[in-house]
Amino acid sequence: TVRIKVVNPNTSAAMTRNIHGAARAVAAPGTTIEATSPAMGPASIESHYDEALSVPGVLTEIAAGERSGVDGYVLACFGDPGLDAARELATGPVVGIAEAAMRTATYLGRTFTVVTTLARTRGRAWDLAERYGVTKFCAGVHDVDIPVLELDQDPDTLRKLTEACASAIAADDADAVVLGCAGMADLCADLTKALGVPVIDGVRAATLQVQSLITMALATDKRGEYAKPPAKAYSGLLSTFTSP
Ligand SMILES: O=C(O)C[C@H]1NC(=O)NC1=O
Repeated sequence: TVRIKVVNPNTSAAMTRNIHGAARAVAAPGTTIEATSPAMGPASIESHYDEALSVPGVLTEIAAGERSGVDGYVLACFGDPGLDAARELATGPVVGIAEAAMRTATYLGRTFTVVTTLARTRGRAWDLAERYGVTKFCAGVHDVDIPVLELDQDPDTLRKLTEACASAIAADDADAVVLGCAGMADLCADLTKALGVPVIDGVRAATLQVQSLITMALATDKRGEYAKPPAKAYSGLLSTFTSP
């Protein structure tokens, strides 16, 4: 059986359930989907500070997955936190939802637009588009101005997000819209119906990307940059970390 571990880098169980549902919905029937949150970390990730503090927990989850024989990983936060470090620890493929969603959008049209949660996280999305070499496809990055943990609290979230996506598509004349938060995963179908353009949820895109890499027997290359980290001591709060 193929085992994919989907890591929600924040510690909010409701989001992990939302994320698990999206991954489970698209994974192959014979694939096991395990969705987890770290025990330590931010309740949500809405700043560089939150993102930095989420990485030790992400790496704890990856290390646990390696010990239990997980075949591949999804990082289910739009900042793709700890992606490169996770690839150093992992034997199998590691795919972040931002990378997967952006790359998926490039198959569907000339340009895509991104709609994220808070305006302050827009720069990060641009940084990731640059990192992934898709800046020329990214026509714009917008926000819905809803905090991450209010997405499933605010009764007007679907209306606000539909409006934000519609205006982003119009402003950018974009062919597709990328959802800039894992917490939007359960709204993808409704948004697709309302908008009439391709709406990409990175949780589904990343899960299927990991599934296909495993199906092709492709895994992270361990000879160079993503080789296991060199042995050394880690002290203080990090003393539970060992060199893998
Ligand atoms: O960066 C964002 O706004 C979204 C990002 N934060 C989070 O806790 N999960 C996410 O996908």
